[in-house]
Amino acid sequence: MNALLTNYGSSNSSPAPLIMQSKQEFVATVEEERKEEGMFLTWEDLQVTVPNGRKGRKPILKGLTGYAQPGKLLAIMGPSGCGKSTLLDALAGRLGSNIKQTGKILINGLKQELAYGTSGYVTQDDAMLSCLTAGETLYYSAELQFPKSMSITEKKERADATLREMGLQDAINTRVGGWSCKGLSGGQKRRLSICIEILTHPRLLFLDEPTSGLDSAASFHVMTGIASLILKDGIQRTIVASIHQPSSQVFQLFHHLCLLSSGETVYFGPASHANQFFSSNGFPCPPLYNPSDHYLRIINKDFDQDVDEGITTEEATNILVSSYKSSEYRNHVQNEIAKITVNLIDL
Ligand SMILES: Nc1ncnc2c1ncn2[C@@H]1O[C@H](COP(=O)(O)OP(=O)(O)OP(=O)(O)O)[C@@H](O)[C@H]1O
Repeated sequence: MNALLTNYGSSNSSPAPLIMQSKQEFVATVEEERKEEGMFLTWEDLQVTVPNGRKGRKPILKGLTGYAQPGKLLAIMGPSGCGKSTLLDALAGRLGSNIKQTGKILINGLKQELAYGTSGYVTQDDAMLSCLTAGETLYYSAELQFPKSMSITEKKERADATLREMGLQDAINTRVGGWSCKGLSGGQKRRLSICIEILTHPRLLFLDEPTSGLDSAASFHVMTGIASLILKDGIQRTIVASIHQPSSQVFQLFHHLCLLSSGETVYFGPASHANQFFSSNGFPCPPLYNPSDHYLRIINKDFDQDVDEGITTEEATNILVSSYKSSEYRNHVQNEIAKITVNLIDL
């Protein structure tokens, strides 16, 4: 008999009792139960390579492992070119055709495609028509994204509610604008891009540098809006955002931190524990210093300077990468993934 055994269960729930079901029934049960809980995303030993002329292929992501869970905001940080956008693209299934990927990415513990409408992806560029107002932009988007069966009034209401969620109600009649005519500010444009992606209330949201080009006040405003989506209307959302150099206020909004350098994990764990990790490896954050400034200074290998007496950024990064591999944080990640992952065992 083709029966299946499971030990899945979220980090918050105890393992479900062992059950005997057909494979289809089993997968349907898991999908249904997980839908209630939200979206769990796990990745293990994720490797990504790109063509590198005659030299074969160049590794971009070198065996990354991690997870994102409902009700939490995961920030992906690291120096420019470390692979933040590539990781987001790989997780969202958006890598280009010339890019090769190996490793395991699971959604709700199962190998499956992201179903239409379950996820949103806010790219770095705000691709909108400059001649439309913020309201018109979102109404057209609603028209395209919602089913034909939904009334125009309902679509408009959903669009208005989403504009309010992102604090754009006062800019509803302002043109998006562009280089030829002034319109929305940079921060408002970013928020409108986010509105387009959250219109259908996806449970999984990817954001690539949502604060790029914004000053620290606007960044905080945008990130607070994003963080408020984590638990809205009784739904727990999973949010994964790549971010360059957050202010200390923005940093406090993150639940989990994935810190990368040259495609390797320097740290993956609670954002509030990163200081302790750096400190225990001999790189304490100076008092009154923005923690993210400190982390990025230590692990930016582009400018191989001394971070401490006689220790270069290259050496410091190697110390942290190797320390992380044998750390409790790394074990915790593996344990969490094991809890989330569904074991499909043919008996
Ligand atoms: N399709 C591709 N072909 C060749 N190289 C690529 C490709 N995609 C990414 N890369 C390279 O992979 C590395 C990581 O790129 P990625 O955009 O993921 O970095 P990032 O951390 O998001 O950088 P930034 O913060 O500057 O946006 C870079 O060196 C980039 O040039």
